[in-house]
Amino acid sequence: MATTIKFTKMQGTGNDYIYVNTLSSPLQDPIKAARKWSAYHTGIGADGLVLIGASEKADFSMRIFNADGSEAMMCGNASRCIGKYVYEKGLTDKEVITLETLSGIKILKLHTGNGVVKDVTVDMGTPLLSTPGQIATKTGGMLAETILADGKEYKGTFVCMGNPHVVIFVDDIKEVDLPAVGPKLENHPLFPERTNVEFVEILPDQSLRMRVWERGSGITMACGTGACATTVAAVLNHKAGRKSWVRMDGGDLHIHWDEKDGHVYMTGPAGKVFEGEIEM
Ligand SMILES: N[C@H](CCC[C@H](N)C(=O)O)C(=O)O
Repeated sequence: MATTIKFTKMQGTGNDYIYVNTLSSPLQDPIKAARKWSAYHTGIGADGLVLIGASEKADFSMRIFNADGSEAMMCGNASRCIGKYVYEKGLTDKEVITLETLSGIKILKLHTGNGVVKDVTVDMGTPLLSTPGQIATKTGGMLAETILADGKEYKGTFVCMGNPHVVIFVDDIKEVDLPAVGPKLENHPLFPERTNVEFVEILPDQSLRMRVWERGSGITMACGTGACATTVAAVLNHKAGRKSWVRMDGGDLHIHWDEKDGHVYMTGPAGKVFEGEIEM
């Protein structure tokens, strides 16, 4: 017997996910749904699936599944979209809400006007660092200063924002063949749990132009945790300050790695695309 599931398609700087409110539409097999619904020609089309749920420790909970069905620990762009969803659906009237994720509880500050959430600031917590030569924790992977992939050498900085990122600075981002090199780095033996991959060019105005190959989803228009990792790596490599604009294909995010509390704060928009129903 097929079940009809209500969903909302939302995007944060172009990073688009299918959102299901499991409080009203429980979903039995999110891995199968993520794979089936993320497909652009036979499904809804998205970078993955996000489940909004209840929590005993926070106001709401989030689970995120990439387009290949793998579950990630955290999603920056989706956390902003959830803030917009729960406020505008009347599930809360609070403008500071807590969100339970697999990488801990995140605090969201909703910037509202006339009952609509325009921007959201998320406290993304403290990054887990491995600068070149150190042991990367979480994944247990070792980040060598230079990563050899496809016969080329890449100098990467590993930053974990709840999920793993390797950040590579280049002189000209237009020269990066992301479809070719992205999957090779995502699946490199250095990263036993695979990794998200960010290439970054420092622009003349000191903003950070970033393109991303996401673990489990491929090229996306933007990555919130990736933008945080990019800013942290830029500070570690003395290439930018602690407050940066990260400019991605789908839009810009403001990232602040606070020296006082060590937390990374991400501010940016969230948008609803459409609502629909689909049979599972
Ligand atoms: N797009 C998300 C990150 C998804 C991470 C996922 N690709 C993984 O870590 O496996 C973001 O805005 O932070």
